[in-house]
Amino acid sequence: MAPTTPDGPAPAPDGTPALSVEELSKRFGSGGDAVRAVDDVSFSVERGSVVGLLGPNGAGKTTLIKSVLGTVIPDEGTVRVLGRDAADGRRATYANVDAMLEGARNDYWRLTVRENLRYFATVGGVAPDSVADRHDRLLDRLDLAEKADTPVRELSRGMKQKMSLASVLAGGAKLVFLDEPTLGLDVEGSRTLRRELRRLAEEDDLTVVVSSHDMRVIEDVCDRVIVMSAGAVVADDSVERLLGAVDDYRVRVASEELSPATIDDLRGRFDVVDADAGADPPTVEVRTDGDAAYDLFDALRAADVTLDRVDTVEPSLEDVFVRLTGAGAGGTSGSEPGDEDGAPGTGRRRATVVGDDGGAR
Ligand SMILES: Nc1ncnc2c1ncn2[C@@H]1O[C@H](COP(=O)(O)OP(=O)(O)OP(=O)(O)O)[C@@H](O)[C@H]1O
Repeated sequence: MAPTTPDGPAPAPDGTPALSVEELSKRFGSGGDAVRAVDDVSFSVERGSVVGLLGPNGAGKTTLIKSVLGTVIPDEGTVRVLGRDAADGRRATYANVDAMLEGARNDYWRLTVRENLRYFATVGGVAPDSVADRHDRLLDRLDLAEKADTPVRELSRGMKQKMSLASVLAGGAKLVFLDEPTLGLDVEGSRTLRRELRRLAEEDDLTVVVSSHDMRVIEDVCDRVIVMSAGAVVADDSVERLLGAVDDYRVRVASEELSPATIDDLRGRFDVVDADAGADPPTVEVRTDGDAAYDLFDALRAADVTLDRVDTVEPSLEDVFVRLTGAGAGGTSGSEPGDEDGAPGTGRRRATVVGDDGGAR
């Protein structure tokens, strides 16, 4: 048992992880029909960090989250929240944890925004007056201050979404799980929320575990990503290192002068992964490391092809995810066609290195 003080549990010593999961397993059903939803999972999450939890449908994410929240009782393993074994003191443990599942939370639509925050603070065991400043700050940061005295039912969908997040944070939980936090938000709303999540983690010592199929959310806000597949953790690393592990860089060139014969010739000499001689202008995409890219430019120059456009195509988190889990696009929604900062419909990241004038940059 954790030591207690007259005011309740002693604060966790510095360096204690916000969450520590050890050898956690949960099975549903029995015999041949049994499903190992979570299978011997271990990891810990540092305080003040934002961690992404990814996995295709059925990977075990929800079961894992619910095991931490205490709504699913694991078969084996331990969960510690701020050093406290969840099985030892459920009330004290769960005062520190809260969650928004499936992009929403049951806010009280007849109550105003501020009344909801006060209500959820009370439910979290906190006197609402003692956290009034925190509520003001949350409302400010999430652009809800003007709506503080508006009943929730009168808010737009995006604002209701932000309200859900504010109410999860209203009670002062130190560890929060957010499942699809940007669902229903427009581009600007999603950007605000991503920025504020990072700020809350950095300034308020909040630890966040985010589960989302939107890889931009994960890339933007997470220090680290845990990827689950079939109940097990298949990767646990920083976004940067996960991206670095996928050695799949490509160059895509476009030119009016790219004839079918030239494309055929390139196929014999390079790893051409995509070509469209009928496009306007025609394009060819080559898997390449740095040297092969120069060889490609030399070959095009020798064939008297002036480039209209060159894009480098870098692996995205979506590519990493697909490679690790074998999940197709059905497992994640990824970037939608026409996304502001993704390659159309592929989830890959493109950067233009030669503009329309054909000049090298
Ligand atoms: N109450 C339950 N009874 C029986 N099987 C269950 C139950 N809850 C989950 N499962 C099974 O456990 C496995 C993991 O499910 P879980 O909901 O944890 O996955 P997930 O990663 O959250 O998926 P999604 O992204 O679709 O929400 C699945 O095969 C699911 O069918």
